[in-house]
Order: sequence, then structure tokens, then C-alpha cells
Amino acid sequence: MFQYHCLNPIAGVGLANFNENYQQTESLEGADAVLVRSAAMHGMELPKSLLAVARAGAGVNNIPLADCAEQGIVVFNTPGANANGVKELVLAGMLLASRDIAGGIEWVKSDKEDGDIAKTAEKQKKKFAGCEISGKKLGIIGLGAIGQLVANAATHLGMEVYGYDPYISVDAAWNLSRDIHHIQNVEDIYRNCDYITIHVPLLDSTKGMINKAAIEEMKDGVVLLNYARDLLVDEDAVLAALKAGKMKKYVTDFANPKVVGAEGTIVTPHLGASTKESEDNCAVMAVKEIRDFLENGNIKNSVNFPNCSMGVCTGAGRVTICHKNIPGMLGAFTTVMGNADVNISDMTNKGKGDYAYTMMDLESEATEEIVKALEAVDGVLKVRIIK
Ligand SMILES: NC(=O)c1ccc[n+]([C@@H]2O[C@H](COP(=O)([O-])OP(=O)(O)OC[C@H]3O[C@@H](n4cnc5c(N)ncnc54)[C@H](O)[C@@H]3O)[C@@H](O)[C@H]2O)c1
Ligand SMILES: O=C(O)CC[C@@H](O)C(=O)O
Repeated sequence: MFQYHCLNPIAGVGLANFNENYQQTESLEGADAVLVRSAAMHGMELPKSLLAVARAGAGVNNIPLADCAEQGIVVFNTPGANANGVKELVLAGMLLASRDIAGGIEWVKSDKEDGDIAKTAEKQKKKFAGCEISGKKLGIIGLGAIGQLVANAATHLGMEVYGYDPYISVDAAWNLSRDIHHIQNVEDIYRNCDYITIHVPLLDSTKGMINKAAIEEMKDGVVLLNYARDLLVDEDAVLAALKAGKMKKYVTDFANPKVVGAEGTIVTPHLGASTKESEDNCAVMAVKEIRDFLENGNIKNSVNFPNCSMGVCTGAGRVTICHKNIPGMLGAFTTVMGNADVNISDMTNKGKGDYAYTMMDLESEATEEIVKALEAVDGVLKVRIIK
């Protein structure tokens, strides 16, 4: 029986895919797997039993990836599962920044006692007039799951779209409309675009990437949209730019004391993925990843270990090993098997950065002695008997 724990509410349609061999626990202690959305896991003591963490979402900055890897805990996310939800909110954000829809609605509410409101509205509406997004230039930084959807949708709304992503995947490139201008230098986006939206992960290399210097390069009256993470943006510099009239609006999905209520900001409470469809998609994908990993040892969509799969084990035994990506590991593993007089029928090894993963199918069942001998190999982080 596997135990799983949810650190945030996870959609029931996903959890329903755990079968009778799984039990949800109230505490982290003893859990084999954890499902999480935005709960902060940094500093959390993780139990020895923990094998996997699945982020029902894209961003993994709330999870200590390296610490997990050092403990042989495989962390998954659910790429693309909530991208459409975010795309739709980005489009809404552009419209909210262009037309004073929120101001207009507030004014109507405030005038609710006015029996002649239809007439008053016709007089007052000029206060809430705006501009159209069609024909405007949109710059997209990061053309992953979300960026590419925003790019394609914006072209259909008549925008001229410029995309920047030096690490774009082949799939994302294939999915992009041919109308999108491929930008090699992010400054070209800063200098030319009326709307700029960022869709990159929060990493050491991207933290604060939209800084004072970047903002200074931007066009006067630019609208900046941030549905990725607040720490990507130097928000002090944004507030100064809004005050100076350099930036027209800052649309952000990340409420914090700095931006809430500040003139020129439009702030939502991290709603990008808060749709039934996105929540369901993420939960279904996360549960599928955890089950394949716990039951077969296969890794798909991990962010700290390589993807690695040998399908369902049809042989007598299977052992999996999370280990450091250093020379000599495979030789050491096969020596252990040779010493135990166990024949390896199939084997695969994949590396990703500092970490690697090895799967071995055996012609006889794996024993605890084999596990102990593998665990004793320098650089081994976690050994599991799958069968
Ligand atoms: N507001 C929300 O609710 C919500 C929902 C989903 C995701 N997000 C955030 O949005 C981010 C992006 O999500 P996604 O699903 O598109 O992820 P993704 O991994 O599919 O795409 C990220 C893209 O950013 C690119 N990139 C990385 N560094 C870059 C750089 N310096 N300059 C330009 N491009 C760079 C990558 O090559 C990749 O194509 C997530 O990491 C998360 O932080 C927020
Ligand atoms: O779980 C959420 O609601 C937010 C998810 C989002 O920030 C993500 O990175 O996928």
C-alpha cells in the first residue's frame, strides 16, 4: 500500500485515479508521495519514506529541488496542464489594461441609486475610454507552454507579436504561428513593444530580469504583464516607472504589499491556473506521474532527475537507483549484480545535470542484500526494489 499526502487541495478527478493500493494520509510522516500546488516546501523536513513530489502546476520555485535530489526524491511537475488557463487570463489582463473596464464597473456600482443612470452613464463614459489591442505590438519573453499559446492567440486578435526565448524547445517552435517574429535580442522587445508579457520560470538566472535598466529601454506608455512570478520583476523600479508615467500599467497575478493598491497596478490573487479545467488537468497528470514512478519506477516530467522509462516490468525483478551523475556508477552496479550472481536482462541509465537514474531489470528477484550493496556505492542516493 502506498501512502500519499496533499500539501494543497488537489482536484478530486485526479485523486480518483489512485486505486485501492493508495491511501491518502493526513500528515507528511510516512508518505511515499506528496502532491503540492503553491505550498512553500523550502525548510520543510521531509520524511525518509518520501520517494516523489508532484507539483500540480508548472512553477517549482516553492520546492527545494537540489535538497530533494540529494535525498533521492524525484520531483515532477505537470508541463502545459494549466497553460490555457493562464493564456486566457493574460488576454484578459491586456484588455483590462487597455480599457478601464474595472473603473467603469466600479463607477456603475457607485451610482446605483441614480434613477437616471442610463443618461448619466452616457455623460460619464468618456472617463473610462481606452484603446484597442489590435494593431499593437506584443512582446513575449519565454515561449514555453504558456508563451506560445499567448503568442498564437494574440495574432488572432490582430496584434503584431514578437517572441524571445533563447532556449525554446523544438515542440514549442513547431507550435508557433509563422506570423510571430522571432527576436534574438530581448532589448528589441523592450524598445519596440507596447505590451510585454513574461512567461519564464523563476530561477537564479531570471530573478529580477525585468529591472530598472530593462524598464528604461521600454517604450513610453508600455504595459507590463507578469503572470509568471513576482520576483522576476524589480517592482520598485516598476512603481517608479508608473509614477513617472513611463509605464502605463503593471498587470500582475502576484499580490504583495508593494503592488496592491499602488497607482497603475492591476493585481489578481494568483488566479492564472485557477480554473476547473487547469486544476483537473494538473491533478490528473500529477497522479499519473506518481503512479508510474511508484509502481514501475519510470520517470516522466521530472525537474530534478532525468526522464527514464522501461515500461511495465515483465521480468522477475526490477531495481531503480537515484544517484550522482559521476563516472564509474554503472560499473559498480553491474559488479554488485555479478557478485550476487544475478543476471541483468535489461538496463537503462540517464543523466541530467548533477543527477542520474538507473533502472535494471533482473532475471531473478532483487533482494535486500543487493539493495544494501548498491546503497554502499559512493554516489548512490536512493535504491528501490520495484519488483
Ligand atoms: N499565474 C499562474 O497561475 C501560473 C500558472 C502556470 C505557470 N506560471 C508561471 O509561468 C512560468 C512559465 O510557465 P510555462 O508553463 O510556460 O513553463 P515552460 O517551462 O513551458 O516555459 C518556460 C519557457 O521559458 C523559457 N526561458 C527560460 N529562461 C528564459 C530567459 N532567460 N529568457 C527567455 N525565455 C526563457 C524556456 O526556454 C521555456 O520555453 C512557470 O515557471 C510559472 O512560474 C504561473
Ligand atoms: O497551483 C496554482 O494555483 C498556481 C500554479 C502556477 O503558479 C504554476 O506555476 O503552475
